Amino acid sequence: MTDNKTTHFGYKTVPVQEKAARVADVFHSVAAKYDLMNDLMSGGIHRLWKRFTIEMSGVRPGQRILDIAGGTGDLAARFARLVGPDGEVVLADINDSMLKIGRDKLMDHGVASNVRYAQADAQHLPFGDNTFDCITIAFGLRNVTDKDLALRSMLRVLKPGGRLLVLEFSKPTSNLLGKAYDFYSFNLLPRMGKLVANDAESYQYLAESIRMHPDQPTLKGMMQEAGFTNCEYHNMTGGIVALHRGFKP
Ligand SMILES: C[S@@+](CC[C@H](N)C(=O)[O-])C[C@H]1O[C@@H](n2cnc3c(N)ncnc32)[C@H](O)[C@@H]1O
Repeated sequence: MTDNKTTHFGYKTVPVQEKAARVADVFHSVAAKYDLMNDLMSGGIHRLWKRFTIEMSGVRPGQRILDIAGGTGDLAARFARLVGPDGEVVLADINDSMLKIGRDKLMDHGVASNVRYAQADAQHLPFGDNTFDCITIAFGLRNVTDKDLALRSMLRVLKPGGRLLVLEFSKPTSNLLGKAYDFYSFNLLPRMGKLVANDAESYQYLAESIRMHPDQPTLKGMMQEAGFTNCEYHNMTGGIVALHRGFKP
């Protein structure tokens, strides 16, 4: 946040109370084409980023998992299989359009009995203290208005010893890759969005919001500040994406 009254929405400065509605418009607009666009934009690599997230989660049968900003349910579906019938996965998202696509997809894939759905804001999680063994937020934190508040809320609902995994776009580690990635993001991505989803603006927001998101060391510092311990991050695809992990003491 830039000060008490304004924040950023991509490169725009907007009143704090407006950001959530603008983010909601983006995800209502892209929901139906979200999975297709993910595969097209990343050439399918987002599946590998998510697979690594699952590996780093250490999730075991019987555990309770919260996937916040879970959208169309890619991580929740994998967690549901890992925790088995004695475990539970909560797929939570602030946006009912995304949540509905996620619920339909999981049901189509035969994943149902151990998954619950919640329309929830990452900043004010409607769960009791010390509820979950693991929380994931994939490509979601970038969109949250007050990230520090969200991190504290996640810490509260994690069990002691539980872990948070934040999968998010981050800062490329090489200048050359950064330049190529900028060209792709600001020239090709909005055109792809226009062509496939008839929505260039949402994909322009995507590119801008990535640039406004805290880089790897800054996010690690925010997690430590919120109260997480043993915080670390792993760059993937040259830092285009990073997975941060921290534990509740
Ligand atoms: C880019 S999608 C990511 C979906 C999914 N996690 C994935 O990796 O494919 C971002 C999601 O964050 C959700 N979101 C944005 N702000 C949120 C908030 N404050 N609390 C919870 N979810 C939020 C959006 O509705 C959207 O579904």
